[in-house]
Amino acid sequence: MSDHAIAVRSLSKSFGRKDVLNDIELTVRAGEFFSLLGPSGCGKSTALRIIAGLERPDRGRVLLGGADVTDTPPHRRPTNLVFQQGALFPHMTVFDNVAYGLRARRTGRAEITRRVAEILDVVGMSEFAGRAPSTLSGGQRQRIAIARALVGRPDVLLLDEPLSALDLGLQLRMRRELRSLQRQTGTAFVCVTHNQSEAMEVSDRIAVMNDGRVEQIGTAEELYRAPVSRFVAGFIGENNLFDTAPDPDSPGRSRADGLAFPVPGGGSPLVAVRTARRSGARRAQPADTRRAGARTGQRRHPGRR
Ligand SMILES: Nc1ncnc2c1ncn2[C@@H]1O[C@H](COP(=O)(O)OP(=O)(O)OP(=O)(O)O)[C@@H](O)[C@H]1O
Repeated sequence: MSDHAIAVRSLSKSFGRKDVLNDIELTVRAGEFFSLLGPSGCGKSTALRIIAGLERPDRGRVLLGGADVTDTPPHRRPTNLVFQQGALFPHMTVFDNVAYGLRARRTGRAEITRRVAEILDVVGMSEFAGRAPSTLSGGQRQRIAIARALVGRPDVLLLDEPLSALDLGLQLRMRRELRSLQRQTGTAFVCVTHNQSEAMEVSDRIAVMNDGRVEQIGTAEELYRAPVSRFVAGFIGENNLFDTAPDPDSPGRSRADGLAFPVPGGGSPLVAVRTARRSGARRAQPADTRRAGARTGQRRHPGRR
């Protein structure tokens, strides 16, 4: 396998007259936790579905592990997909739900027993093997859906809003579990979410999407400290955005210099003042594109590998 689990090149897609994806470029590294983050309708799920092979792009290519799979059907791709409410077969036990894909591939019985037991252990659900899905909580069902998707050892696991149907307390717990599961298995995870704090907590890197385009790709730290556009500055972190006027007495500086720093993108200089602490951040910081740009790569988001 190449260093890249996924490479998406010049991907475009329209539904009718609506351009849903516009010339998308993405590279997901092997073993990386990568999130597609953006507001509702920006095209995240469509991008994920194209990577899975459930949707065909109008233009562009999808490469998985270096191989061009643009014309490959979903079941022949080294990917698996988990939905918001990963529907389990209600009439099957947890064990049979997880074993389903292996049986379909005619894996031997002993091998199935070993691999299902192994993955149930990884998701902390070993003692539930004989239970029916209807007897499980939402979080437990989602863990089984993830186990079912991972048992076939895909190179890439695609997750579409996997936690958004869970209550907030469970979401917070499952974030940590998802992250630790990803590290344990070494599988590349690509997770679609509209939840900024979720993406920032679990991801190695995040692509911020807006209206069918990728606005910026970076670590949580890079997006937070060095947003490249007004949209990213507004979407990441709690901000007050101020338009400023250039300082007539100091060419090249804004009147707000000293208070905070301009963010590029759109007309007059823009100042982003963080209004809340981000977990792990020692204190609220102004967004500073120029200075932070020099730092990115040296400092990593707290909690990252
Ligand atoms: N099969 C389809 N036919 C027509 N329009 C579609 C289809 N699938 C998606 N769209 C439209 O494409 C746009 C992007 O949808 P998509 O589901 O990719 O967005 P999203 O960012 O995942 O949003 P959400 O978080 O609300 O799911 C939306 O305007 C949606 O209505």
